[in-house]
Amino acid sequence: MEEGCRRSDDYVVGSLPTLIYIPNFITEVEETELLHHIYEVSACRWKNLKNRRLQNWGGVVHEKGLLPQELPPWLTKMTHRIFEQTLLFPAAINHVLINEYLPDQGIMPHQDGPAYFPVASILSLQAPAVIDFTPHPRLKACNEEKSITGQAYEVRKNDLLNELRCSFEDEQCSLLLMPRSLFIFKDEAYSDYLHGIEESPFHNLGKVVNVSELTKLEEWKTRYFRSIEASEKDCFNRTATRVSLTCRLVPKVCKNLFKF
Ligand SMILES: O=C(O)CCC(=O)C(=O)O
Ligand SMILES: [Fe+2]
Repeated sequence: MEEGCRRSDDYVVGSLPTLIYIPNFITEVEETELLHHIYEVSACRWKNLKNRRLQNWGGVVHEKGLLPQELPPWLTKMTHRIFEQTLLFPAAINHVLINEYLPDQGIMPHQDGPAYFPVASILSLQAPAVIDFTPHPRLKACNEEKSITGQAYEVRKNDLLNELRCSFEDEQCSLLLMPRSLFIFKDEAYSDYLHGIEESPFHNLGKVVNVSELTKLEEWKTRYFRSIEASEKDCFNRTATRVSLTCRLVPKVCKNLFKF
C-alpha cells in the first residue's frame, strides 16, 4: 500500500457495485479522541429521533445545497484523511452526521438525499453493527413489470413472482461494520439500493460479504465482554452503543443565505 494513499479498489467487497470496506482506518487512540469530542459537546447539539440520536456538523443540507458551517478540526482531521486516502471525492468532504445507536436501535432502509455527491463514507466507532442493502422497490417493480408482460401472464405470474422473490433475496447483502473501520458505498449500491440497520438487538450475519470480519467479531466479544459462550450461528447479539460518522460531500454550497 502506498504511504498516505489507500487504493480503494483493493478494499472492494461482495459483488454489488460498489462496496468498499477498510478495516482499522483509524487507531484506538483516535477512536477514543473522537468519542471524547462527540460526548463533550453540549446536550443541545444532539437531536433526538425516535430510533437514534444524532449530531449534524457542516451546516444545513437543503435540496438545493448546503448552508455551510465550518467543520471543527477534530472532524476535519478525519474527513481530510478520507478525502486524501480514498481519492473518491472530487472536493473536500464538507458534511458529517454523527449517529448514536443503542443496542436495539437502527436506521430504517433509506437512500441518502439528492443533495449529496453519490459516495457515502461511514466511520464506525465503539461497537459493531450490520448494515443491510436491499434493492430499491422502484428497481424491483421495474423488473417484475418487464418479466410479467406477454401472453403467458396469468399462467406464469406466480412462478415468476416466486423466481423474482428468490432473485430479490439473492440481491440482498450485508456488511459487518467493526469499530474503527471505514465503509464506503457508491455506484449502484448508492443509486439503486436502500441501506439500513435493523432496529433490533440481534443482527443477522447470514448475508455478510466482508466475511473476514466475522472472526474479528468473536475476538471483539471476548475482549470487551469476556463472552466465552459460543454465539448463535448467523446472529450477533448487540450489547453496546455504536456511534457512526457519515461523512459526505454536498457539492453545491450556498455562500449567501439570501440568494439561497
Ligand atoms: O450509521 C450508519 O452506519 C448508517 C448511517 C446512514 O445511513 C446515514 O447517516 O445516512
Ligand atoms: Fe444513509
